[in-house]
Amino acid sequence: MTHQKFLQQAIDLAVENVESGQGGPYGALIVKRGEIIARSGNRVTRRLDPTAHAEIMAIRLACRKLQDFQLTDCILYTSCEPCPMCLGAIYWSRLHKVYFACDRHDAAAAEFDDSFIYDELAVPPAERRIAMLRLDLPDALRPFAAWTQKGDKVRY
Ligand SMILES: Nc1ccnc(=O)[nH]1
Repeated sequence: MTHQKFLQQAIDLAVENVESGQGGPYGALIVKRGEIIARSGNRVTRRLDPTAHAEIMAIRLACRKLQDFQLTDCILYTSCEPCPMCLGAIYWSRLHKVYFACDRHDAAAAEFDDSFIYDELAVPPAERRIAMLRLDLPDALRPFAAWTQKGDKVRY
């Protein structure tokens, strides 16, 4: 199947998601070597989970299916450009490529404004809309010291 056809399915999923009342107007699928291995619509309101974006749900389902914490060789098709949270998840999951249909500006026009979060990345943490305040505790580096010393760790 072509990239266009997979992406069309993500759009159809997003429309169905709205019509069935499952959540926001977003749909995503993950394809490995031409085979769809996961698909989901947005589930934020249904699951009472602000992280349940379509892309995150599809990544979770794909990882469970592959029994892996990485999605190397997988392609994500999403009805809309991923938000910064999903962008992070895309990098952490090592997806190979992403195709999207509409973009952050289209989302903003529909009152889903996540484009400002991109701008927040460049703002110093303490000056962000949600202040992120560093407290200088003596134990701050202990977790990394424990990790560095651990011999049998599973790296990711
Ligand atoms: N790109 C997205 C933005 C918001 N919600 C989603 O599920 N997906």
